[in-house]
Amino acid sequence: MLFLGLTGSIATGKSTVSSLLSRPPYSLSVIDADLIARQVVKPGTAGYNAIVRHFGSTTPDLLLPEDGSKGRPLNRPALGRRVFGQGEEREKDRKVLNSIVHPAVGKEMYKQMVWAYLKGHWAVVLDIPLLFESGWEKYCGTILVVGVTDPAIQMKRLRERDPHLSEEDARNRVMSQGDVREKAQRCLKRGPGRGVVVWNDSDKDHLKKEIDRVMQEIRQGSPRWWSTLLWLCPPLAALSGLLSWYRMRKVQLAWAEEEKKEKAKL
Ligand SMILES: CC(C)(COP(=O)(O)OP(=O)(O)OC[C@H]1O[C@@H](n2cnc3c(N)ncnc32)[C@H](O)[C@@H]1O)[C@@H](O)C(=O)NCCC(=O)NCCS
Ligand SMILES: Nc1ncnc2c1ncn2[C@@H]1O[C@H](COP(=O)(O)OP(=O)(O)OP(=O)(O)O)[C@@H](O)[C@H]1O
Repeated sequence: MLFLGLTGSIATGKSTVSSLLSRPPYSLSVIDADLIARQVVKPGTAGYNAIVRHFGSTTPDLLLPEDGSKGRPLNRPALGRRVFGQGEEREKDRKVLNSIVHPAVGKEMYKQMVWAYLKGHWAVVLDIPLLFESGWEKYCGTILVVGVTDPAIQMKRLRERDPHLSEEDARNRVMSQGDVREKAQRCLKRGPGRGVVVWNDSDKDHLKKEIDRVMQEIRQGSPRWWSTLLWLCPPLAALSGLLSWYRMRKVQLAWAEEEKKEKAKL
């Protein structure tokens, strides 16, 4: 089974692409890290308790009024204002929040990946906004980056979709993520069929055509008969997974090395 990583930057179109992939002719299952990240911080969970413990005393509007669930839900825009943006304090807070949420998300994702394999899918989409930042890239046989080259289009779409965000909130969110052009470069370093990039500056029809194009390329590199064989023979699946992991880890390490050299030059 192919783990198809889907990433990009905020409001570049990941959810739009994952919805295209989940419908015919692809009908792929999608494991959505954002959705899981919401589930693992619901009132009553260990994640929720840790967030309230750390951020509660310094964020007066952290909790919303009671809504009949196990406790007062998190006020996500308020928490977002604490962690998105630049500056030492925000970066520190973001790290703390990530260290609470990411391990819980990872655990749930592993479970869902095993389940998808058992169900015999030829591929499963791992929709992970912070795919490169979290190091999950090595688990993906192929990565699809969806990007927007013009930051003004990105901001416009973000503000139209989330009208509750002020211009500053929106800008802070965009700046909290790595440059999508760098993610695209990093993706292409994986080689043909293992890293594909779709630019989504134009309309949704164009996006659909681009998805059809890259899916053809991905299907050629990972045909259905191969997934069936892996499903029928779990030791072969484990071996193939390990090999892919090893190859992609090498690409990841080479990128980190290059980045270190670039920084040293400055
Ligand atoms: C700060 C929170 C509460 C804000 O919630 P809100 O509902 O307003 O935004 P939402 O979760 O829909 O995120 C919107 C987008 O922001 C980006 N984003 C989310 N978390 C982060 C982060 N830690 N760093 C950079 N970008 C992020 C993603 O592109 C995401 O799709 C929330 O984003 C959060 O809990 N983030 C930490 C967990 C995380 O990293 N999630 C991303 C997938 S694992
Ligand atoms: N090609 C397009 N033309 C016009 N609008 C688009 C296009 N692609 C996406 N959108 C719109 O832009 C907004 C952001 O897209 P989407 O929610 O898919 O991004 P995302 O990358 O999943 O965002 P996030 O990182 O916040 O989860 C949505 O309202 C979506 O309908």
